Amino acid sequence: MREPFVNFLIYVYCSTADIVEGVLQGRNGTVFCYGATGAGKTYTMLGSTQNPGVMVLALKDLFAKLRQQSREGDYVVHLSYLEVYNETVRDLLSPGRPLVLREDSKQGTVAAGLTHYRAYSADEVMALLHQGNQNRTTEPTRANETSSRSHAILQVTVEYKVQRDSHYLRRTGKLSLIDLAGSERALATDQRTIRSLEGANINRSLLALSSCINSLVEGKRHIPFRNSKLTQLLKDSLGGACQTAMIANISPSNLSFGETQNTLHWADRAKQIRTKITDVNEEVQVPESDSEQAKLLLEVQKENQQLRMQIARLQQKLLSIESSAIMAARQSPAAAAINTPLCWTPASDTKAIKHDECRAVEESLRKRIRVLEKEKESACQEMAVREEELTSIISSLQRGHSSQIRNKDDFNRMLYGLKPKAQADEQENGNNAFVKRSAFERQESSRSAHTAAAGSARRMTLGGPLLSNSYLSNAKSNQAGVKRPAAPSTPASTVKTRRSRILEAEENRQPQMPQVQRQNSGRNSKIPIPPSASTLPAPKTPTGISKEALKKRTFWDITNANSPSAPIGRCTRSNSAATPSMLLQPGFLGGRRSLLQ
Ligand SMILES: Nc1ncnc2c1ncn2[C@@H]1O[C@H](COP(=O)(O)OP(=O)(O)OP(=O)(O)O)[C@@H](O)[C@H]1O
Repeated sequence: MREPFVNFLIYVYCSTADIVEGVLQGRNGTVFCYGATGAGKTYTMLGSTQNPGVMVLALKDLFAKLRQQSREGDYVVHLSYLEVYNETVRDLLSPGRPLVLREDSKQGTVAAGLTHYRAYSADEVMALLHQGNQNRTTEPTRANETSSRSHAILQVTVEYKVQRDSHYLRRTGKLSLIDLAGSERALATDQRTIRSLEGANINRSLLALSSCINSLVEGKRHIPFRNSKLTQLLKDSLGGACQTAMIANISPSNLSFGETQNTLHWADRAKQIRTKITDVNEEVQVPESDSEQAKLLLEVQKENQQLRMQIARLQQKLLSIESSAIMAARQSPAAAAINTPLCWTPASDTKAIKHDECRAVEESLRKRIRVLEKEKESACQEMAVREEELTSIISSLQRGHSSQIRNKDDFNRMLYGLKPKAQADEQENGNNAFVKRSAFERQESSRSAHTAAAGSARRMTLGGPLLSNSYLSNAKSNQAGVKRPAAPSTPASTVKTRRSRILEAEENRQPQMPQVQRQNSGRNSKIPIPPSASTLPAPKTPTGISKEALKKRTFWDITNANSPSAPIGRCTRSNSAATPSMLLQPGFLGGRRSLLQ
């Protein structure tokens, strides 16, 4: 493959530069390449003479920064280079017997007996790296002529002194640069025994790495680091207090489609791993002379006091936040939902407090928004249902109202001896005259039957004089089974206006009022005969209402409860229940009941 003119590995190194900076701050960092065989992992890590790889660039950068930051070049860099081949750990800088992995409480997993070389410059490191690569196991396969058959781990430990105020700090950081062996299919490499065994071991260790990534992403308590030597060595890098970058190498060939997909899948999974970075590896450097030690002690005590004051201030601030949260909770339940988590925020760390506060507020706001949206939806649905119900009620009321008005109108017309409006209209139009007359007769006969059955008092109070003698006699004859001749039709031009008829009725009614009062006493009495003026007993009614007051009554007073003649003119509820009255006339009661009540 031809090498590119521009070293693209410089861009790849950008992912590692931050980790190198972290190592100088006293943290641990890991960079590893993952991908199929022949995808360019070793090239990415080592590069070539013209195009140095990530390992070379990182070490150069590290030394350059160390020189800048450390005091008077007081730094120590140790280097170790090992490989994991067929599940055995081997030292690449001083090859020999396989190494045993041990757990150390301070350093984590360490390979017992591994050589740590001290390096003073980047060039020296390059030389050691080249030496180690010479010892690394590589074999030609069908996929790659210089295929790495092992996982190579370069560990650089940095210790240096930095000055803070008047005292010195010793910082320690560890950088691990790992070139993994490529995942491979048996057919893609070789069928030979040793190569297939190597391939099986490589795949097994990579599978163990995948299951560790899975467990870390899923947040399981047990992470199977012990399943392979590789995962044992990467324990700190994957799950510990460490900054880790994974470089996914993929081949542009379409033959490597499956491997490319697999690599991208694991890279995506590894991206989701979240580790907790603890405090940096930093210690105070104790001076040798007594006076300097005393000075350092005073400074440390002063710093302690300042830190205590800072803690007290933070606790006070936390208390005020809690009290305001409680106040807000008392004022509104929504605010309570938002502020309650603040009450339980631990006071240990300022940053953690702020972060937790923000998260709690955001979470509670989201919850509140969801609840409000649900409430809004249900309220809208209820409103829609209620609107439908009200619309149907309004339409039914409108229908009832119009029919009542029509009935009332018809009744008024009949009181004046006119035909119902519908019939009159039809007659005017000259359509179906016979049918209309029959209907009128039927209505009139039923009405006269009711009238005859009603008490005389009621008849009179409901405007006895308004009912003409002929109308009443017709009613009587109808009750006896005698058919009354059809009422003559009135031409529209000769129909009197309502006002003039009311006035006429009033004039006719006035002299008969005393007679009306006398007739009130009896029930089912016959139709009253109008008395002469001389036979009138007294100008006052039995109920004590003056004649003048009665004179003022019009037809419309029969429905007016506030009229002075209401006790006489109104049909009381008890009466109406006992006796059929004018109020029971068709089309009357329905329209008047509500008014009378
Ligand atoms: N970006 C590149 N530019 C030029 N040559 C490259 C590049 N990447 C890879 N190569 C060449 O491709 C070949 C295979 O690359 P390399 O050995 O790095 O693959 P690998 O992923 O490490 O394979 P394995 O897992 O088998 O060790 C090498 O000869 C290498 O020089």
